[in-house]
Amino acid sequence: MADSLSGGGRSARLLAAAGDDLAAAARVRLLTELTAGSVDPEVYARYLRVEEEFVHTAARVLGAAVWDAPRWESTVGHARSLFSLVTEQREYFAHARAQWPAAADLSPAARRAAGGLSEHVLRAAADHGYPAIVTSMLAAEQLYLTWCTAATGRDVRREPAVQEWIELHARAPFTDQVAFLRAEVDALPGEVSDARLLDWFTAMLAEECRFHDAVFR
Ligand SMILES: Cc1ncc(C[n+]2csc(CCO)c2C)c(N)n1
Repeated sequence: MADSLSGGGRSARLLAAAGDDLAAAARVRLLTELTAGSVDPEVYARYLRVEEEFVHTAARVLGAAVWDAPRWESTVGHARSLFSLVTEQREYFAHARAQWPAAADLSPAARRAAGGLSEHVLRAAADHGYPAIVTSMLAAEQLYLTWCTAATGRDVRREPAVQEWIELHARAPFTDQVAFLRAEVDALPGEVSDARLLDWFTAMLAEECRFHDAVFR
């Protein structure tokens, strides 16, 4: 943990190498509009729908991380993250959908494009196991930490549901979850090369961009 905070480990090298991809993924239209408080209600309704499906995928992937966990501490960390998905995050969707003024009307093309993110991470988990799981999930979580932390620093009026979603990803327990994932990446065995980590990380970010663009289709 100290290493991940001081920035000297593998995850720090990975984040530095992927810095441009991370910045680009945080600048896509949906995240820019959520940050600016200007998102169309129908677009956010579609996002809520596909996002809730992705969070279910993330819960399944964390189940796989528990299965593959190399240490007790790894099991505990993933179980904590999984707990927050099935409690705090699941409740967010139930509440946000109930109060949101627009209906989610998803075209087949939008569904297909958004579904690619889940397909990608489930495939990576099945094919490459624990190292790909923690690296892919770090890409996904670091993206949300980055854009949501930047967004909370801006004095903008947003719909309460949007504001709440942003705040959820700029404070604990989410911030602890990201620090835990960084420590797991730091502890990966040396035979998994930095180049592979960068491939998994940037491939996940590319799918994140397609996912966030899907709600405009
Ligand atoms: C599209 C999309 N990408 C990343 C996140 C960030 N995130 C928050 S909780 C969680 C699962 C636990 O690792 C992840 C990946 C998200 N919510 N939706």
